[in-house]
Amino acid sequence: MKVLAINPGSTSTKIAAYANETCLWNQGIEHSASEINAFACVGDQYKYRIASVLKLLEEKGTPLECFDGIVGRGGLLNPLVGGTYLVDDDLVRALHNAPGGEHASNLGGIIAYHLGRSINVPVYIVDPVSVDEMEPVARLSGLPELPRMSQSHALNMKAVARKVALERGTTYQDLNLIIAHLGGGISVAPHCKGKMIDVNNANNEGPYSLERCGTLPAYHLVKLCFSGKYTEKEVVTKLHKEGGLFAYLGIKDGRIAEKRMNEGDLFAKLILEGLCYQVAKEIGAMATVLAGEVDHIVLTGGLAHSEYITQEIARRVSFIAPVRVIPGESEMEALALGALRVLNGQENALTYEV
Ligand SMILES: Nc1ncnc2c1ncn2[C@@H]1O[C@H](COP(=O)(O)OP(=O)(O)OP(=O)(O)O)[C@@H](O)[C@H]1O
Ligand SMILES: CCCC(=O)O
Repeated sequence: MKVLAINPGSTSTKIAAYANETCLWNQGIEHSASEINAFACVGDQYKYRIASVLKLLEEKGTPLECFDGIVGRGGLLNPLVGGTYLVDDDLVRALHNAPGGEHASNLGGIIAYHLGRSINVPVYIVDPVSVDEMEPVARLSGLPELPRMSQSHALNMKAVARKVALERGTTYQDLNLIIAHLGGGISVAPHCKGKMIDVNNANNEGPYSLERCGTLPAYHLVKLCFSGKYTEKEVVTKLHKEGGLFAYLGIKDGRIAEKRMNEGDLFAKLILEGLCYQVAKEIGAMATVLAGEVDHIVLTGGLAHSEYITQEIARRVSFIAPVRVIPGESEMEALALGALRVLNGQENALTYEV
């Protein structure tokens, strides 16, 4: 079986071709800011991105017609359980309408749908950002009109969970894990017997990350919003793109922060330590969700390449459970394997309820 996987980010589209579990090639297409900014909304970019995918396939000498299925990253849909979803007309409409907000990942299913329809093969999305398997008690925030929402790096976390299970000769459904995805955004989630029963919303809760602010003191945030200094859009950008490490150090790259720390910059050290401290604290909180029954803590994402960061977190949480580090992310593989599980009949595709 051959599968084409498509993962759109804000400035790039990652494409990979798989023959069963084997990756034939995996390549990113960079989109310039001027090209992307020419579109009024994210959904409008799909024809432009389809053209770049077709161009890459031609360069690779891989005809679109060779694929048995196409899979895209799924985005900010209504809350839904994890799994592989068949992309039908309703789902494409939902991705265009962006019920959970605009996000480049909304384009994954849309691009895949149009390509799949042109060659008459099934199209899927896998474990979208809005996977929501939270228990009712986890949704309470303290204000009924502001329920907590599950928005996370579900795709990579669930792929990593399956990897750890395989290593242990067991299944995802038999383990209790706490997985921390440490990247541009940070998700920390307790996975209880195959379900992600809580998670900090990686867009606006939990630890600060390279560019996001995480949980903020609510009263002070209200004061900032009404200070007259910022528009709503500016505040949202501040929280989502200009918070965290960037707000303190003016950089979004963990490697540069660590280099500064190693050169004696004590402020850079404090900010990096703060990130690790907050991640460790969130892991501790999630251990209580599992009532302390934790088989493994797993650290993944780009920042898990850093020995300083993983050791600093492990130092504080290894009393809870053994810590396993799986650096980087395997989103392309996770997409391909999710589609293959359905194409090979190991799982049934789910249908998105509008
Ligand atoms: N050895 C390293 N030490 C410290 N930081 C590193 C190292 N290697 C990569 N990183 C950091 O990891 C970041 C990329 O992480 P990742 O690829 O998970 O993020 P992303 O895809 O941009 O965002 P997200 O994970 O939220 O989707 C880089 O910006 C870099 O700062
Ligand atoms: C909401 C977190 C998902 C992402 O940033 O990719």
